Amino acid sequence: MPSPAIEIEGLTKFYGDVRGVEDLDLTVPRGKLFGFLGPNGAGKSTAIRLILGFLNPSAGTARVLGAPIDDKAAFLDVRQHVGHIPSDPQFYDEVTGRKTLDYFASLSGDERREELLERFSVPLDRPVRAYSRGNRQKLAIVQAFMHDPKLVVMDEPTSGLDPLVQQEFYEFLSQERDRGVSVFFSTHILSEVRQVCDRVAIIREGRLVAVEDIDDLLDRSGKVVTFSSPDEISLADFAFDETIDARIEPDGSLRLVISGNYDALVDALENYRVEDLEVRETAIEDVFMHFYDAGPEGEARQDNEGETETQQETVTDGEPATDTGVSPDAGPTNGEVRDPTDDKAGGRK
Ligand SMILES: Nc1ncnc2c1ncn2[C@@H]1O[C@H](COP(=O)(O)OP(=O)(O)OP(=O)(O)O)[C@@H](O)[C@H]1O
Repeated sequence: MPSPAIEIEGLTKFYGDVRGVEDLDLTVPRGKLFGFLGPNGAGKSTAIRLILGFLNPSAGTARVLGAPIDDKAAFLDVRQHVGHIPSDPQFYDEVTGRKTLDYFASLSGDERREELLERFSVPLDRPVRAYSRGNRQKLAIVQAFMHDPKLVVMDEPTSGLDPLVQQEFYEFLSQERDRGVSVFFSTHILSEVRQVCDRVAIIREGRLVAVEDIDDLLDRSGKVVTFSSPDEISLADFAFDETIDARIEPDGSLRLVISGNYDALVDALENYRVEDLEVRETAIEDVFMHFYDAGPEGEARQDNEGETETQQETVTDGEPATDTGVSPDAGPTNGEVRDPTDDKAGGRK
């Protein structure tokens, strides 16, 4: 039985005093589309950069396709089978798209280059400097998949793509999954997770708060009932065991999130004249906001972000927080794994 695509154990990263991620435990199975969801500053990029060996953990470890990230030789070997799209892909501006891909082909291969370019076309003979944000992202997609990797790790891969290309990319990802490719990607687009992912991990303030199959998450999250009446609605009448959330809206209507059976609801409704009644599936946004909002969050989040601004300028923890400029022929140095597309990893501009 092959090892999981990614196994993370107690993975922790502090940037000085600032928590990047703390004590992450996560298994990403093979052949799944796995979403990594969290608000800004939650730790998604940090986790991804740790998994790919661009950052050294403060504690804990991870294995990628069975190779421990701290076993540099084994890890470098396995990286040949991994595709990566960083959060802000950087390429040499003066080099054409074609030459950029030639360079990546020389590192890991490009047996699927043509097929991918047909799907995600870019102006190959123009220098990357002249690329739109979307074309840059498409180039990153082609380079990440063209060597037919077994695992692809992506940091917000759809940013900059127009809605049509986004849909094309979702379809492509599903097809990749169906051919056995493992995909792990971060996002903060809630609908994207619902549309594309089999399973999701939700991270908040550096810690995992949920790891669940999307279908289970939705099942557990119940249905939304909205109900209006000419009578005054009392919340107390709708405090059932099955009630997840209930509130009176400004227009006097009731909004109820309920899971399980509806018997108690039907009984309660008998005491009211019904003006309007609607039952619908919980929007994925509501499901996720539940995880985002749990706890005394607003303040903590702001503090974290505030800290970050100051820290980011000063704390580098011995790792390149800014671009160091890597030439096209520069391979990994000092045994450190680098990805030339990752600006934060010392990639090229
Ligand atoms: N090089 C760095 N130096 C100091 N702090 C950092 C550094 N990189 C990230 N952080 C901090 O670590 C925390 C997690 O950041 P990270 O970029 O991993 O979050 P994210 O979930 O990817 O956010 P976003 O969705 O905004 O990209 C934040 O508080 C961030 O400011």
